[in-house]
Amino acid sequence: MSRKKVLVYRQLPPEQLERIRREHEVVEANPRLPEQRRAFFDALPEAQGMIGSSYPVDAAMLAQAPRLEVISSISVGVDKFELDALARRGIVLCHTPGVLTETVADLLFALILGTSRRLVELACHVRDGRWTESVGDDLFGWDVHGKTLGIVGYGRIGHALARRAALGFGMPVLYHTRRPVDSGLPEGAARAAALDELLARSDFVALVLPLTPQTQGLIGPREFALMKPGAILVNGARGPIVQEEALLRALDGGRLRAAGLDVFDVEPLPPDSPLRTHPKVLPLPHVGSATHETRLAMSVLAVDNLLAALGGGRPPAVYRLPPAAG
Ligand SMILES: NC(=O)C1=CN([C@@H]2O[C@H](COP(=O)(O)OP(=O)(O)OC[C@H]3O[C@@H](n4cnc5c(N)ncnc54)[C@H](OP(=O)(O)O)[C@@H]3O)[C@@H](O)[C@H]2O)C=CC1
Ligand SMILES: O=CC(=O)O
Repeated sequence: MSRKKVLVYRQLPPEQLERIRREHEVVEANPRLPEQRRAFFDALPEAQGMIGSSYPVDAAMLAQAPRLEVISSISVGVDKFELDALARRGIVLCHTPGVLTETVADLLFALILGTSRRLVELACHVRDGRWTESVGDDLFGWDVHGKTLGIVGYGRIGHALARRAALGFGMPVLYHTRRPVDSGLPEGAARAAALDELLARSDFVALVLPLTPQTQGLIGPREFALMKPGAILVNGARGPIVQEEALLRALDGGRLRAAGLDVFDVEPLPPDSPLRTHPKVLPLPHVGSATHETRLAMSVLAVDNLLAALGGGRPPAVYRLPPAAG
């Protein structure tokens, strides 16, 4: 088999990089690093495969890569890719579903617990030396068990989050998708709901759906107004699904008790973003899948995808658009 040209645009574990090198020529260049940007764009004209994540790939970039056959994204979300442009060129897009599901659900549940039990605030209370007597009700949290969790987007991660909530914490679950889907839980533990009903009835609203033209700005002033006073929002999906200005107003106006955010409109979060230091926000640096085990599993799957596609085989995880919702 002929050796092809592969552009690696995010750091891979050495043994995964080595797997690619054994079969193909590799250029490593991360376009986010100013010192490597030039090398990235210089490599595009010859690249037949690309592997990486978190960098926008649009029609203009693809025009510079006329030989490209496959892009292997080290992520499950594919919102960084101009999907129409890839389809027009017949470029195969692979991603990493499944291997990160449980890890991301763990983190979303950590945000539910962290916001409601005020874990960061209380840890700072101890660290700052303010724990001089038993805490009073100004620092009490709110129960999680028994509260209603609304999950917007009920795919792999949504199901995994619902299992934790319903089976571990006795939380009634409401979920919302465009197409009917089974709850995967014992009878009565969860039910599907329209978005407005879910927002109105949930104590916690967790977002776990892809960023698409339909979901951009999905949660705005109207949706916050529908939410229960004192509800908590957890965004583990993508920042632009929530209108940040409206989120700030909902936090400042008291509609929301707190927000646990792993994702933002602009990442990394700009230093002047009010969300960075907002007392009601538990902000995380997009770490849903960031454990040693899961990031390794994602790299392995992404390399499997790349090598299979370049070798003319069937990659284990090709991204396919879901059928249009009825
Ligand atoms: N914070 C982090 O680090 C991570 C974030 N993510 C994010 O989580 C997302 C979900 O991942 P995963 O569970 O594996 O994906 P899945 O494809 O398994 O699930 C996506 C769900 O969203 C639903 N959905 C899609 N569009 C809409 C819509 N317009 N309205 C309501 N529901 C919708 C889908 O159902 P239907 O199509 O029927 O509507 C499906 O239930 C990823 O796309 C990514 O953005 C993923 C991993 C890590
Ligand atoms: O946000 C992470 C992903 O895998 O998608």
